[in-house]
Parts: sequence; C-alpha cells; structure tokens
Amino acid sequence: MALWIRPTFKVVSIFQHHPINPIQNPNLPNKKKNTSTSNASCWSAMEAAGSDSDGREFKNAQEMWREQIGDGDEADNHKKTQWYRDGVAYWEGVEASVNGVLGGFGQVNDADIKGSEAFLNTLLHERFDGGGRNQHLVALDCGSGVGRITKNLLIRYFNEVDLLEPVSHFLDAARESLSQEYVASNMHKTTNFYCVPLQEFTPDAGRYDVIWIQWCIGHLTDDDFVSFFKRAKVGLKPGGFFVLKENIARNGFVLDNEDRSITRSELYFKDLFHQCGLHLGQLDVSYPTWTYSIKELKHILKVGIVIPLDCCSGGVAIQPIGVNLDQKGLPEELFAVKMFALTTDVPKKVHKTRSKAQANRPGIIK
Ligand SMILES: C[S@@+](CC[C@H](N)C(=O)[O-])C[C@H]1O[C@@H](n2cnc3c(N)ncnc32)[C@H](O)[C@@H]1O
Repeated sequence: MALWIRPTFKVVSIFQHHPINPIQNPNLPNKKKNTSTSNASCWSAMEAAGSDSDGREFKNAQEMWREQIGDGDEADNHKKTQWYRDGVAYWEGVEASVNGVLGGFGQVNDADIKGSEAFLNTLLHERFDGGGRNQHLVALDCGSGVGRITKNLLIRYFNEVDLLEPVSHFLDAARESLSQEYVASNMHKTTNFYCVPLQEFTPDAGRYDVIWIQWCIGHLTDDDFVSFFKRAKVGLKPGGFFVLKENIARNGFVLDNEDRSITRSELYFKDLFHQCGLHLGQLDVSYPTWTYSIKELKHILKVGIVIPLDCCSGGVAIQPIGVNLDQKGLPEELFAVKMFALTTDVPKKVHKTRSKAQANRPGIIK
C-alpha cells in the first residue's frame, strides 16, 4: 500500500495519553492545532481538514468523500464500486510476499509482531481466565494479506484462525504457507479462508474471541466501517474483542489516490468507534506481564512507565494501556501506528487506591 508509508511525515513517538500534536514537518502546510478533547461525541472528527497523496487539501472528510464516492444516491453507486475495485486492483498488482504486503518495508515485520504479541498477551490475560489457555480460542484475521499475522502470531495463541482477504493470490499464498504451520502444530489450525472484502462480510454469530484488523480498514468508507463493525460485533463471543492496528494521521485524514485508502487521525477513529457502539477496553493496571522482563518491555513497547510489582516474581505491569497503544520500533518515516482494543462492554471505572499506588512505585523507562 503506497500510503501506509509516508516518507514526508516525521513521526514523533508519543505515549497515548498525550494529546496529538500538529504535524511538525516543515514541508507540510501548517495545520490548525486540535484543541478538542478525546470525547468523540462532542467533536466531529470528520470536520477536520485533510489532504491527499498529491498534496491537495480538503476542507473536511465530507468534501473528500463526496468527491470520491458521491452523496450516496443511486447514481453514485458506481463511484463507490469503483473505489473498492481500485483498492483491490492495487493489491492485485503487488507480489504475494511479506515484503509486498508491507509496502517494501518487510523489515518492520519483527517489531510489528513483537508489539502485537505483547498487546495480545496482556489482553488475553485480562479478558480470559489463565489467558484463555484452557479454552478453545478462535480468531479472525481481517485483510490478512499473505497470512503474515496469522503465521507469526495468531496461530500460536488461537486453536482456530479464519482468514479474510479479497485478493485471491494473497489468500492462495497464505493457504500454502499456513498448511506447513498446521503440520507443525497439531492443536492449532487455520479453518476458513474467505476471499471477500470486509464491506461484504458478516461473521457467524458468536464464533470469535478476537477479530484482528490490521492495515486494511483504511480501504473502507466511513459508512462501511461503521456497518462492518456493527455486523462483526455479533461475531464475537462473550468477552471477545477487536484489535484494530492502524496507521494514524496527525490531523484529519490523508487520502491515498493510488490504492484508494484513507489514513485517519486518532480522533477520527474515536468518532467512528463511538458510532459503532464500541468502547476502548480497559486493562487492569496490576496485571503482570510475566513473559517479559523490564528490559524486554523497554525494547518492545517503550511504553513510558512500568510498575515493578514485587521483587521476588520479577513481574512488571504495564501502566494502563487504556487500551490504545503506540507501536514502537518502526522506522521514523512511517506513520505512527496504534493498537486499539475494542469491546462492546461499557468500560469500568478504574479506582486507584493511594496505598497500592505507593506500593507499586512507578518507574520511568528511559
Ligand atoms: C497493507 S496490506 C496488510 C496485510 C495484513 N493485514 C498484514 O498486516 O500483513 C493491506 C491488505 O488489505 C487488503 N484489502 C484491500 N481492500 C480490502 C477490503 N475492502 N477489505 C479487506 N481487505 C482489504 C489488501 O488486499 C491487503 O492484503
């Protein structure tokens, strides 16, 4: 995808609780600083100005969408159909390899998977007893490309993984490479390979513990984004959740004219989540991520703050990831990448007692 890499953008690493700063790159026109809070319901992210990959400015997302797909009446249907055709046609011209689906940045695969694994591992422990080890876990890998995420991550955690991908030569490559994984792990397997796009997919009710959507939601229009998540919610088991991992625009949005996708800002996403009736899940602050030492966490996540729990266990907890975490360790010329855990549960309030906070003694990662 041409646009998931933006060489002209300077990515400044920020922890998720910091407000989004305006674009710092002097090559880009000055954008108005966003003074709103993250309360999506009282601010319409779609009002924010955006631009396209050729440097054209749009007053707001409505203006851009009107131009790209029309106003939604019958006469405009062909425009929307063309939007999706162009997106798939772009990927049909890309080599079926990890490097191909990562836009020539195959080297980010390791950092991406490590960040995702830490995030997933923490979420599974938060949401399921024993991290779900004694349960039959099922995941859906959306816009799976050649099965990179399933092969390197999901197949190790889930008993069954389904893949959804509209580009048939990617899905064929995934099927082939994952058949070897199946031999290696007789407990875990890929089950269904759906060659359909997200906007046409409805999952079986209650099938999935996790629906993973990475680097593909930018192909969906806002309306289809919302209707996809509304349908997909029904596909979650009780306790199940979505992981959405995506590039984040500093402000508004950036349209890619080549592959017909948009990169949305965090506020834009939050506005859409609100429309979908989804909540950013919450993590228990005191959950120890036993699998990682502080040193490893520093390397993998650079989350800013870790809390040593007790000296004997050596466990550490990630300070509330909220659940919306920056992916670290990617080249600076790429867009910032965030991981969101989305649930249908209304978030619980986290009460921190003074004594616990004192006992945990937060330390800053440098
Ligand atoms: C940047 S690649 C990412 C692939 C995979 N998620 C990964 O991270 O390795 C984007 C993927 O989105 C897929 N895609 C394009 N349009 C889509 C749509 N409408 N619905 C679902 N996937 C789509 C492409 O075919 C491609 O495989």
